[in-house]
Amino acid sequence: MTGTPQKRKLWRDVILFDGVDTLPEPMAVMVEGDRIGRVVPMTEFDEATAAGCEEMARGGVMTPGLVDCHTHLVFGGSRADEFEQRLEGASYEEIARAGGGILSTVNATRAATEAELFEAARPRLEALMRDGVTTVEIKSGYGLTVADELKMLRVARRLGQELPVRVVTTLLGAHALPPEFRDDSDGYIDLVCNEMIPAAATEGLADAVDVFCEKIAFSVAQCEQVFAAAKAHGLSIKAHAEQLSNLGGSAAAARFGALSADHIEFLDEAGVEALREADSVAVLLPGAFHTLRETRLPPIAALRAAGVPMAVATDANPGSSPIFNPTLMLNFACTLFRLTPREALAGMTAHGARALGFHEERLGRIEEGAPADLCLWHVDTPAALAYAIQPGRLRQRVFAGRVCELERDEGERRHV
Ligand SMILES: N=CN[C@@H](CCC(=O)O)C(=O)O
Ligand SMILES: [Zn+2]
Repeated sequence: MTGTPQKRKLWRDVILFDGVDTLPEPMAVMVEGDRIGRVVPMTEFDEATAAGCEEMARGGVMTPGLVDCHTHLVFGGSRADEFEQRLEGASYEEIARAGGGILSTVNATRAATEAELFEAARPRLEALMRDGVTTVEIKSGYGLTVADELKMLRVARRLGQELPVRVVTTLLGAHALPPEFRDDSDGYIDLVCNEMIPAAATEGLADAVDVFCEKIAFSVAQCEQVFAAAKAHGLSIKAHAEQLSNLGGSAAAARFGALSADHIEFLDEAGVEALREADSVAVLLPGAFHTLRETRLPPIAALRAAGVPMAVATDANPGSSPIFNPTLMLNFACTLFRLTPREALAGMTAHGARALGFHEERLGRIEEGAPADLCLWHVDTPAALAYAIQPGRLRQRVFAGRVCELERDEGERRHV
């Protein structure tokens, strides 16, 4: 962002969801530079403090900018054919075992140039931004060679440099076993630990490291090796775990102080307790649950009872969740997982930010001193964002204190 001095900005009479709850009375919000300045009830609002402020809007519902803490936005090709195979009865697991699924996206991603991947990912990210996203996590995981994983991460970094959105990058080298290592799973994990993680860390391309801990991917012991390497290089830890079975990947990740365990449909009591002890976030991905027509629900009541923060994300990817609408995920989190609208919204603001390690910065909150990432919506109450499934409700998107033009869909762009 370039540095013309910014006037203080003012929103008045807004109904505020502050990242945790909806406040009981209309509020005034002031922004100074890239931070939230003051947040006061209108009953205490003093016109003198508004002097010199630029008034941005009156009325409406304001939330923190949405945080989509789990996506796979950078990829080549499409998996529409696989969608049809699943409709004809093949399961996600069967398709993966037959060399399709993630590996089919690996082939297309390896064949694509960095520029092609950037051009393909950009409209996907713009779709998220048009629906309120100001922070997004983007994983690699469709390259599975050192060069191709770094290529994906460079594309993710460039998206964050060229678009007004905060991008957090995650190296997901341990996503699937590449064909050239078919009989040498441990050999591939050695490559991830000894070459991929060091290279991504040295080049500053990854903020975190993720794994897919599952029977069709990697064992708990292999994931622990990856966590140890990530830790040794100062990178945060995340895990795709307990999606299709209960291997104990979440508890293993928690033992390494993971920021989050994601999917977790098969998480048991011991896993819930491990996440609680480690202060890790449970990331719920209702888009994948819906697309794969899963039947096993994540243990919402146990997570709630234990006080484990629950985040909600799109998991936007070409296979298990080709979904680029964060507010639709608010609805799915309520209708499919029985979260309250308040919990769903906190899941895509304060808790989503915590799952990316931004808790201390108070990202995803609207309070004095927090980053000024905000959304103003065309709805009557914050809960209505989860209630209705309707595009085009975003009125203003504020990123780092600046009101951004809402990126328009140009129609000509290729979509998934
Ligand atoms: N579960 C593993 N990884 C992705 C799926 C990626 C894909 O199917 O391409 C997920 O989060 O759902
Ligand atoms: Zn994922």
